Amino acid sequence: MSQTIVIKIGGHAATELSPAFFSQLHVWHAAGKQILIVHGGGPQISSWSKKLGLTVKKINGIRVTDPETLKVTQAVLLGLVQPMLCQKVTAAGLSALGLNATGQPVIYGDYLNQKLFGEVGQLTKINCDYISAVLKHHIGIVAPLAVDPEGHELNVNGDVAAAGIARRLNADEFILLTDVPGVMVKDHVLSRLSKQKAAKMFERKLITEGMQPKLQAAFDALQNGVKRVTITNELQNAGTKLFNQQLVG
Ligand SMILES: Nc1ncnc2c1ncn2[C@@H]1O[C@H](COP(=O)(O)OP(=O)(O)O)[C@@H](O)[C@H]1O
Ligand SMILES: CC(=O)N[C@@H](CCC(=O)OP(=O)(O)O)C(=O)O
Repeated sequence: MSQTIVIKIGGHAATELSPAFFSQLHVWHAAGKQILIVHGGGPQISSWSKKLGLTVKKINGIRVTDPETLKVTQAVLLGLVQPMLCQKVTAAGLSALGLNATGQPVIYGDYLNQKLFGEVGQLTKINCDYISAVLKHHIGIVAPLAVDPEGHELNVNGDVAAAGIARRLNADEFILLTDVPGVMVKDHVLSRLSKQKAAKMFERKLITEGMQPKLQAAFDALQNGVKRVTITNELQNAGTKLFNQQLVG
């Protein structure tokens, strides 16, 4: 069976993809690997919300999403970020397909905590058959929007969506491309990080903002069968590799 690689591309990283990124996609594609990109767009959503006079508020890295902010989120993810990524992948000579602008739902979800976060979803199921069919012929490009049982779209944190998809696809590799070279302590990038060490860093407030849901989601994927999980800013950089700590004795 061919290997599956899931790449989460943050909104900032999406605007700064290097030639080396596309070369690596070609290498994987030539080796018969299936590639799924899940993109964010947080900085773009914040910027457009501000332009439209909406309040930008996040709690522990999760956007508080009122109905107006949800509309901005949908417009930005499906009208700006996803087409930009599809265009870049296509321009690099690979076949890209944006999955949730039209057609079949890709991510199913329900409310995370409507009172606290508003129109924010948590993932309940993904459309594995559809994604698998697409990945046989294309690089799939997915936005983190979930459809609830009533057919409403909900805003899902991009890292949470990507990790949920990676684990349900039994991905061999899950790479989170972001705007920092890995998990950092002061100016130092940690080359490896266990969940236990991350928990200590959370307690000491060394992990804040968007790195909180990112690490929680990334460890969730690792503990649920994804073989390799890396947080980095460039595919060719080592970044931070997550590992399950072995209990000794
Ligand atoms: N210990 C840490 N190491 C690295 N980044 C951290 C850390 N703690 C908080 N962060 C913040 O997390 C951000 C990355 O998360 P986020 O902004 O959500 O990225 P993305 O849009 O790529 O998902 C960094 O830009 C940084 O400001
Ligand atoms: C609920 C929630 O927080 N959704 C995120 C979805 C986009 C995202 O995650 O973008 P990045 O990967 O660039 O941070 C948001 O509205 O910002």
